[in-house]
Amino acid sequence: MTSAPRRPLMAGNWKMNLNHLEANLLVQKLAASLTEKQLTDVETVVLPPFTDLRTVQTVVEGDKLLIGYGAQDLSAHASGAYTGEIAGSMLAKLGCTYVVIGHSERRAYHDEDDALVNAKVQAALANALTPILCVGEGLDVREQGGHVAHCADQLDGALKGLSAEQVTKVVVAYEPVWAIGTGKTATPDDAQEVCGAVRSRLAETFDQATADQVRVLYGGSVKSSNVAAIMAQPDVDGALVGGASLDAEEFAKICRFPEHISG
Ligand SMILES: O=C[C@H](O)COP(=O)(O)O
Repeated sequence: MTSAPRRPLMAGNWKMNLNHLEANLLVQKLAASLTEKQLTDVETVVLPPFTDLRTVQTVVEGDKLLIGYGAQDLSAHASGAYTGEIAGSMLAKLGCTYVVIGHSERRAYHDEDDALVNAKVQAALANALTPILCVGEGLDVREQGGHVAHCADQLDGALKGLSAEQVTKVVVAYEPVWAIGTGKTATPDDAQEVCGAVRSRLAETFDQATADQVRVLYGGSVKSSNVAAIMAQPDVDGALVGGASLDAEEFAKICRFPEHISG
């Protein structure tokens, strides 16, 4: 039995940019730049800071926009005395459907390790949020040729204890740290090598049908000028876009990537 084709996903990670007023404008501009068909063909998602989420919910629900949204992190805990943390249930209540987990910036600046990433993946799934699980190697690992093994290890750690059925609900984003915000994009072959290896690892650990359902994104200096070549790779199902997602027209162009492919 062949599985259904994976729907492309373009997710804009705004990081710590844009206040709620700017968020409102960007989401409206983005929606106006894409047709209903484009938004149906390519799932389009924004990932604003926590403080923007209520505003994004209001505009998306009020105008019935075909744009999804989510958060950039969540707590591993369900509730309680965890000052500064945000629970998955709070995100779900705001209509979030996605949450980024294990971004390299959280791993590097907040010491998030695989065990914490795993706990956060479980917390997301417990609240019906789709984790966008980030894996990726630094330059030193890449230069030593250890990138595939490194990403496979991060994947194993993050998915520990999950059932195959739970794994089908996860999106994996391969983000080589050396390509994030540097303008230095991985080549389409580099992206395919690791995205393909992620899928193979999922097939080994779970089964091929599960691996075939999981969407694997590439992230790292994706722009409208390079998205088509990256999306042409068989195991790349979308992109996690940072800087370029802060400009509505540029992000819309990225979401319109099938047009660039068909010329
Ligand atoms: O989450 C997004 C990535 O970190 C990529 O960021 P970038 O597109 O600014 O390189």
